Amino acid sequence: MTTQPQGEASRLLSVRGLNVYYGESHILRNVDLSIAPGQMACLIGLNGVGKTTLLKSIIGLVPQRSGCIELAGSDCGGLAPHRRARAGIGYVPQGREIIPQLSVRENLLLGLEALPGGMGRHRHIDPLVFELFPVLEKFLARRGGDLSGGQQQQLAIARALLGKPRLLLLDEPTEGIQPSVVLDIQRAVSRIIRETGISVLLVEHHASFVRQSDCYYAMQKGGIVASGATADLSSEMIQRFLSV
Ligand SMILES: Nc1ncnc2c1ncn2[C@@H]1O[C@H](COP(=O)(O)OP(=O)(O)OP(=O)(O)O)[C@@H](O)[C@H]1O
Repeated sequence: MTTQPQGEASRLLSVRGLNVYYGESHILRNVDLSIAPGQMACLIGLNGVGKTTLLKSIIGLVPQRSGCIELAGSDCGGLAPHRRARAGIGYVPQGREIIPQLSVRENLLLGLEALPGGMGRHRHIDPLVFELFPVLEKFLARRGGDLSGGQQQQLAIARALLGKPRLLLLDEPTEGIQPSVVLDIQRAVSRIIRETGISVLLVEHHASFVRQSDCYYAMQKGGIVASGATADLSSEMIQRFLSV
């Protein structure tokens, strides 16, 4: 564990000089990115530029070749994914990864594994997730695999929240989901940030959801090529970096 240099102490997540390879393919190139507590950052870029790889590197599913990933000033780059989850990083993967044979309730309980002591010590489902996503309470006994895509996405976000993360990584949460549920998810993410104060790093193709973020990072060919306040993100930039 190392401590961040002065001036970066207010950052919840700080990624510096990150390089990641798949075999000999250089995928992430000197990526720098940071997120303040309670802030929502959005990662935009066309298909295949490395957005998912960056989220997987932050949670530890893909090893880094060089660079630094710090959560609240502590270097977590050498930790296994489950240790990063316990350190406060929640991850909602692209495709949701709900366990289809388990019930909604059992899928939710899996999220408690990220708390100290894990599921052995914790069995309580925070009612906030049912306030955010009422459909989950209604379908608690239903098999995860029998939910619609939008309901599975809500379940995946709720499961990650039950681990009480300080940082939530969301990889294309509205992909392939009907428009009414897209709005439900957008509203829920706003409320999560407002009520829990956690930070969010979102990969997203819906411009309206991108507009909800405080700041953006635009990726091209594995590198960050532009960043700033989302309020300053022009329609031309949206056109260039979102496949809309
Ligand atoms: N397991 C893997 N092995 C080898 N190459 C991979 C692997 N996963 C992804 N890649 C390659 O790494 C590059 C970045 O992929 P990544 O999925 O991170 O992009 P992305 O920006 O998230 O794209 P999308 O928007 O389509 O999800 C792509 O060229 C992809 O083909």
